[in-house]
Amino acid sequence: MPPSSPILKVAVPTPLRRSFDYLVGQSIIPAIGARVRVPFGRQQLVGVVIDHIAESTTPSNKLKPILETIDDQPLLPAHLFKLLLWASDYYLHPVGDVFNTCLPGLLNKGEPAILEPEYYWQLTEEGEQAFSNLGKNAVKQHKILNWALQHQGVISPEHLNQLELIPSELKPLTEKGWLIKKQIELSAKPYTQSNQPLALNPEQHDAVSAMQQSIGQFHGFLLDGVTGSGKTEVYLQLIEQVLIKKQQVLVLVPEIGLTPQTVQRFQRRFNCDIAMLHSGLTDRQRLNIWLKAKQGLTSIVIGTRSALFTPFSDLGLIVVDEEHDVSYKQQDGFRYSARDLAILRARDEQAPIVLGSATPSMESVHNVNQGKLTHLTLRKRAADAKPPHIKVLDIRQRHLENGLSQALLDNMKRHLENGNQCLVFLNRRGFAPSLMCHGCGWIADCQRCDKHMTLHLQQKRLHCHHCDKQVFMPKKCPECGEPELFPIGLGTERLEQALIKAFPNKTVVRIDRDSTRRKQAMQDYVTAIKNNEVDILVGTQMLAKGHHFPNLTMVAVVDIDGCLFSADFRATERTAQLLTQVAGRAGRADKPGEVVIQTHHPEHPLLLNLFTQDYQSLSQQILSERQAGQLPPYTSMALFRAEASTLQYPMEFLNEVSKQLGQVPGLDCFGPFPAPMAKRAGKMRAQLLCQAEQRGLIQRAIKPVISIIEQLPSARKVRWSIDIDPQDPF
Ligand SMILES: Nc1ncnc2c1ncn2[C@@H]1O[C@H](COP(=O)(O)OP(=O)(O)OP(=O)(O)O)[C@@H](O)[C@H]1O
Ligand SMILES: [Zn+2]
Repeated sequence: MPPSSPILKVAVPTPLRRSFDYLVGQSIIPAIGARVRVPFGRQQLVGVVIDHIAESTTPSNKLKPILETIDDQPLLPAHLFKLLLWASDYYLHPVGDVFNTCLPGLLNKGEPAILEPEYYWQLTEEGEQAFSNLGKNAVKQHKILNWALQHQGVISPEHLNQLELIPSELKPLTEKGWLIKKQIELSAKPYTQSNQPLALNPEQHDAVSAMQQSIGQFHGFLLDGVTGSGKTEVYLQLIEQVLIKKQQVLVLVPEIGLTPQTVQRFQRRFNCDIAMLHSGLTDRQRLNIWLKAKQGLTSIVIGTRSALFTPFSDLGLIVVDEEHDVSYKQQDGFRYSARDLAILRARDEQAPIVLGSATPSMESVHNVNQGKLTHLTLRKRAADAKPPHIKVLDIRQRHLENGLSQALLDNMKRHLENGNQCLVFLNRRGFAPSLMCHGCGWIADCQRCDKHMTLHLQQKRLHCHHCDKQVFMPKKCPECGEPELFPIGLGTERLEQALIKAFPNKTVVRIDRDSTRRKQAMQDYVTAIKNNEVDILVGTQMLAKGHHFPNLTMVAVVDIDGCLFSADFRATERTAQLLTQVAGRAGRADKPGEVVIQTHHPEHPLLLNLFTQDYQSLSQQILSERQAGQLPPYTSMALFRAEASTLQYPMEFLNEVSKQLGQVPGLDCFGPFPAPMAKRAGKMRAQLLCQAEQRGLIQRAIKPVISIIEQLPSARKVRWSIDIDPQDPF
């Protein structure tokens, strides 16, 4: 420890890849890991002390004292603090921004890390009586009291979110004595029992026992279980063992809004404190969950990517569900992979980690091959469900009406006549991917992107899915004035209309990002589907993920051909995952399932391999191709991206970056090239790809020159970023 007053190395939220040194000044010496308020230029910023040092490289007359010590102890548990520093180093991302991304918003603003009391509202007898006498106009009061009646007389803070109310709106009812406001006790609610665990089948049983052995120590598992094999039940029973040992559990899921069922299953199973981190929370609720987990008051935290940064007092297990999902990689700012960091976190905290999927990523399969993860398999569907029958439907020369062949419609008809549900899958929302003029051939392009605009007929708008620009649908061609404009191609909206026409007596719902914008919308659709109020589901990949609809017996894949031919080396993996997942929605209960895939390329090796063998053999094949092509996971990649108003600036900048990286043995730089989609949101984009056979070499090559790169004059003319282990070629 340096003498009495050390110099503080502080992570300040700036775009620079460095920390800044400060003097302690009049404050008490902040601990490493505590937040401090510091002067920065003309601003005052909140930073985190990352080290105490004896001497600074900054001249002493330039060093300024901090303004305030905010925390009297380290904010983060030591493991998590170390993980963030490591991640800043590995992803070559500014350390201040790493903290800023990972901490709850209120802590970044300098709010004290103190739990605020939370309240719930209890319905009184008067309230119950008042409910039956409410007048017609008391719509809001009716909604509130009705909710309480349906939830054992309780309105919790989460309920308020769902009701889209703020606490002050309940005040009139508490004043009338219809509700009583009570403080939620902040004590750990210890785990006492689980409700109705299922009897595991032999494969599930083996998986749980293998993993149970590792509680209390680090071990990585890949739970590779076909769709509907009951992976969730395996997680639940393993989690129970961890809860019995009084440890905490972190569950990462791809998109929480899409999987309300999974969340409810957790809540029904365990009578302990379960926190859900989702986008609908207020900043205060988010902070409270964070603090409760840190203090051990919460037993299970379920959340998306960023939930990985929740502190725990005693973390006993990490589950990464659907580990192959691309949403685990953040695509802007701090571009981390939550799955990869989760493995490191588990190692640091001496906890087992389970990566679960029916379609594991090539990275995880490779880790199994290398002995870094233990492979556990569930080959059979749970209970009595059989794997679905898959039919590749050759549509060459066949007449298509709105993208649908008669053979496909006949197939659907058979299932619908038996009272079952069909899912029609198309990964493109909107009515049609473009709009064309019949007079001159003009196409509605986005002015700001190298892409067509998608027609959304319901809203009578053209919408660019890349930059979000929206304009009214033109009444006539802007080039030649011709009034006849016609949609080209197929989107979910158009498919929905076509299916309503083809099956006029059936109920069709469309599920995509547009139709589920309203809060609760997804939940309402799921309930309707489960209650058999829906016959045909049309939708995008939102429907492919994790859903369990017992009455769904047929899945139709309408247009997959575009995915079979792509320049991205990950396209085969992604398409195989998507097809396997969507096919896996069919026949999950006692009725057999059928999958029909329309294609113009029935001989395509991906389709042949995927359905004559299985995902497991296909993944080994994909891996040997990657190895032969010297591609990840056999090599590491980093992608420099840059953009500006003209292509010249990003190209100049990236050329200099390439020169700076020079001749590092083992490191190859490709480019710079214009990005696959060169123009986006009005910016011209270019990229430089770096590849190395050895892990870590990229960091070793870039780190020594990063501050030179940051200070290049050409860097000032562009917006640029580094993406380590990029997942997205654009
Ligand atoms: N041991 C069991 N006995 C009876 N039913 C089971 C058993 N295990 C799971 N199930 C049931 O099987 C169904 C499918 O399970 P689950 O949703 O967990 O599968 P999954 O592997 O997560 O599927 P996917 O990867 O396709 O989302 C659920 O309805 C679940 O309740
Ligand atoms: Zn655009």
